[in-house]
Amino acid sequence: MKKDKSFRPDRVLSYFRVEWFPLLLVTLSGLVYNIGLLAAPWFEGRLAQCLADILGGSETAAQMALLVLAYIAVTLLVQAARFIKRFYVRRFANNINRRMKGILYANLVRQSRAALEKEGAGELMTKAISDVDDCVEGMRKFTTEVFDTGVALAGYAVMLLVYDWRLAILGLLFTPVSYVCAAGMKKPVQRAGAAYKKAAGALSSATLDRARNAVTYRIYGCEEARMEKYEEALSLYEKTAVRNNVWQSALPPLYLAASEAGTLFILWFGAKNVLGTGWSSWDIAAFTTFLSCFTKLVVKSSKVAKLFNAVQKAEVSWKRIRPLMKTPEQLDALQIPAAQDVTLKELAFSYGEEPVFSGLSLTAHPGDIIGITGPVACGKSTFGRVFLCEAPYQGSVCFGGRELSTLTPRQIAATVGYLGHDPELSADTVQNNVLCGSEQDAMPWLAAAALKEEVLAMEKGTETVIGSGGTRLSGGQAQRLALARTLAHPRPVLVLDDPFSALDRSTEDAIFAELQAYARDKVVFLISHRLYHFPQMQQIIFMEGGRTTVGTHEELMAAVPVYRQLYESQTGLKGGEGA
Ligand SMILES: Nc1ncnc2c1ncn2[C@@H]1O[C@H](COP(=O)(O)OP(=O)(O)OP(=O)(O)O)[C@@H](O)[C@H]1O
Repeated sequence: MKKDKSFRPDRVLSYFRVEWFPLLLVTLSGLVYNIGLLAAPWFEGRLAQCLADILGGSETAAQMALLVLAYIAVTLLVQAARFIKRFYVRRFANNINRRMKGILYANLVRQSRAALEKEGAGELMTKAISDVDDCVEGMRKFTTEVFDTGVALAGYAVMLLVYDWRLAILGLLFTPVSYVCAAGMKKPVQRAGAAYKKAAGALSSATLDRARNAVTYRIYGCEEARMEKYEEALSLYEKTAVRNNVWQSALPPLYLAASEAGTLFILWFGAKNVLGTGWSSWDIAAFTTFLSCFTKLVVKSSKVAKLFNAVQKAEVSWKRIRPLMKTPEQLDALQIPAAQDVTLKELAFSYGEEPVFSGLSLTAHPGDIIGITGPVACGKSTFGRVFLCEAPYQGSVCFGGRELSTLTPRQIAATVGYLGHDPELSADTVQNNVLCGSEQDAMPWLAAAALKEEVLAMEKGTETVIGSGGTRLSGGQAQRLALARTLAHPRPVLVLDDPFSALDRSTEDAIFAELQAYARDKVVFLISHRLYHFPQMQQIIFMEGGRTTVGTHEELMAAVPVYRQLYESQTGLKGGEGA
């Protein structure tokens, strides 16, 4: 995609402007095609007249053959122009589709995790695929009809006016009426389209949910309940789709019928013209040409009514995607800062009224590993996500002298390495999952995550494809692969949320030893339910009931009975034995 500073992704006209070249060719070939179309009624009239003359004995078959040959030659030329026009209209539509999808995807993937989750996968997919397609289809139709049908309509109208201007005006009175009707129906058509899109998004979400969790729903016997939910989404989809289709397809034939009412005048007054008692004096050729021209004009003009529908549909989709159509932020190369102290002061976080935790203060130096533990749902993961700054926190988190929340998303990405519960693996090779496209050697990072031997045993080593979301891997392998990816992209602050939950003790020991070496120039926050290695950490944060206690392992063993009990029950050691 070429860069163009004046291009505005949120303006439809901008897309037309950048595609000026295919549009120019569409216009030129459209002009030739549509002016050429006028030849058809003219030739039809001449042929009818020639036949009458042959029967009357004033013309020969040779004259008819000449006319037919000329008709075929003109038709070939017109069809060649039509081919060029169609080719460039398709090209114009494809270029815009690619450009729009590029912009939409770039902005979609840079939305915050919370915004993406709120919208849901089904809605996102509907926007990213079908809404863009509908917008482009509307633009394609508009281009074809305005640059193409508009010219033909004008040509036919001029021809009718030349033959008999009074009859032309009378016959054409009905066409604007059908346009006014189409414009008047805009609101209900758009409403039906918007409802259909919403239902399509909900159905996609329900389908994804059922496919993703099919086994769980079967095992726990909730298939029936899910089925009902799915059926609800399906019925709503069907209902809105039918309603939308009715609005979309029932109206154009009505517009056509309204326009065709003018034929009655042409038959009546046209016959008078031929008989010499009308407004003009016509022969058979003039009558046939006029009628053929009028029919073609009406059919063409019904396409304009269809165009209203397509444009209205495109408007619905455009409204949905427009907030995402902005120039994607230009991403500079990541500037990874040097390690510095991390200072928390009176840190608190709340999703609603009540804080999940509060009053958390500590200073961590490069080389420190800080352990975070506590009972389930006490706020450990919430604490970890504070470093991503996706939602505002209270108090302060400083990296060196700078408040984390004042950094740009790009600066935060360069400062904080984060590994959450979900390994977020892609359906790609082991190599690409670790190094995300880089050609460097992935083995040192796989070794640091205690995964090297298992990868070497795979049929294609680091080139083994791990399946969608890592389905070919065990839970522990997936967890370690995600850890290898996090380690391969070093940052001065590292947040690891329960990275050992699916590992056995000896694997955990091996990884922790690697982590200690790795963390020499970093601050690591390690969230875990397993306390075996907590005596080797510089500080511990114990969270419970919204309160936080900070200290060394020994201090917490002395001061927090719950922590002491947890540690002793897991290790079988008493007091500070493990330290
Ligand atoms: N996005 C959210 N919106 C509202 N409440 C949330 C959200 N995420 C978590 N919570 C709530 O915050 C509390 C702490 O959740 P969190 O995931 O931080 O706990 P945790 O200590 O990591 O739990 P676990 O040990 O089970 O992993 C829980 O009560 C949870 O329901």
